[in-house]
Amino acid sequence: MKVTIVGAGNVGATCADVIAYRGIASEVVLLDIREGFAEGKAMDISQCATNTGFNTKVSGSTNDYAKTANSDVVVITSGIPRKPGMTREELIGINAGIVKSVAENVLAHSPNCIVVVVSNPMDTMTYLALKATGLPKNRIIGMGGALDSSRFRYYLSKALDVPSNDISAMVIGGHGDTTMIPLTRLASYNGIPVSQFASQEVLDKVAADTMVGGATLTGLLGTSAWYAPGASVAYLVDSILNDQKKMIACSVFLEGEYGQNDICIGVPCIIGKNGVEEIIDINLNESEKAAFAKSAEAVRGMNADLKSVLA
Ligand SMILES: NC(=O)c1ccc[n+]([C@@H]2O[C@H](COP(=O)([O-])OP(=O)(O)OC[C@H]3O[C@@H](n4cnc5c(N)ncnc54)[C@H](O)[C@@H]3O)[C@@H](O)[C@H]2O)c1
Ligand SMILES: O=C(O)C[C@H](O)C(=O)O
Repeated sequence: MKVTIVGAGNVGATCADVIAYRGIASEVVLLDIREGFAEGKAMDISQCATNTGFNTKVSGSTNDYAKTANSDVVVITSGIPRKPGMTREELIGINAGIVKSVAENVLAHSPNCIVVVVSNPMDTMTYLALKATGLPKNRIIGMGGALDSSRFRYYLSKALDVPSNDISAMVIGGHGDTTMIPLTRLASYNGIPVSQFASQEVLDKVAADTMVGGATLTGLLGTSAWYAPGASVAYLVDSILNDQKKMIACSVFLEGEYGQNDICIGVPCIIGKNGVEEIIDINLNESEKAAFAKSAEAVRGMNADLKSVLA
């Protein structure tokens, strides 16, 4: 199975590294516009093979899309990341043009691929990729919820002082500092509601920390995070390539689910070899429904800025 990752920067290269290390795909191609950069990252990752024991073939390409031909999955991480103090939404001006042209280029060489969009603002970039390419909705998946849910589990694990892997929890809604919806009511510690182990005040702080999880890391690192984002993309790609049918919160095109239409936003999905195999329309309570509607309104407002790019 072949995976192309466009953008060999922090997230793209980390994703390639995790995919190779875990043997998720037999071949990974990294592509970047920066001369020699993707080749260098691919060579460095490939030189881990003997010491970590993987057999995935990793290669790099400077903007030569012929090398990406016949990929099963294409991940788009190309574009600029935010700096401390910025929102993801501020990246739209530069990233929209990049994502549109990259999506068109990859599909010209891999017409049957499933596209995973990572570049920010991710929900709007996913919507743009879908509208610009006309791909069926099951083949365009925005990655954000997998990462936000892993951060939610991290903050819950800290609050409860238990391992992250014993926590089950999901974040839906937009992938933005104010649009994420950590579903605290449904979060559990080995099946037991987390409310049995922490006060509402503590759980509210966990949710708030989760929502600004990316901004916190950007403040600490001077650019946005990459280890957990790269691993989250690899987790999603694994479910596609190996038809695992995992339930993962992803930004996908809605047609009536959650009362929304004509929008890409994070909801629980079954992810398998056909990409989005099913959208799980869970029963939200009234306040969760209101939060989802508000989140969708914000994402829709951002999508309106795409008019000139899509014209
Ligand atoms: N959805 C998420 O959960 C999530 C998580 C982390 C980062 N991101 C986003 O992913 C993007 C990448 O982040 P990063 O930290 O890897 O940034 P980075 O700057 O390290 O890497 C981006 C790479 O894209 C390349 N690039 C730019 N234009 C290109 C083009 N037209 N074709 C090919 N390559 C091109 C750059 O040369 C660079 O190497 C950002 O927009 C960031 O906000 C999203
Ligand atoms: O925070 C960012 O800007 C990058 C990414 O969306 C993240 O959540 O880490």
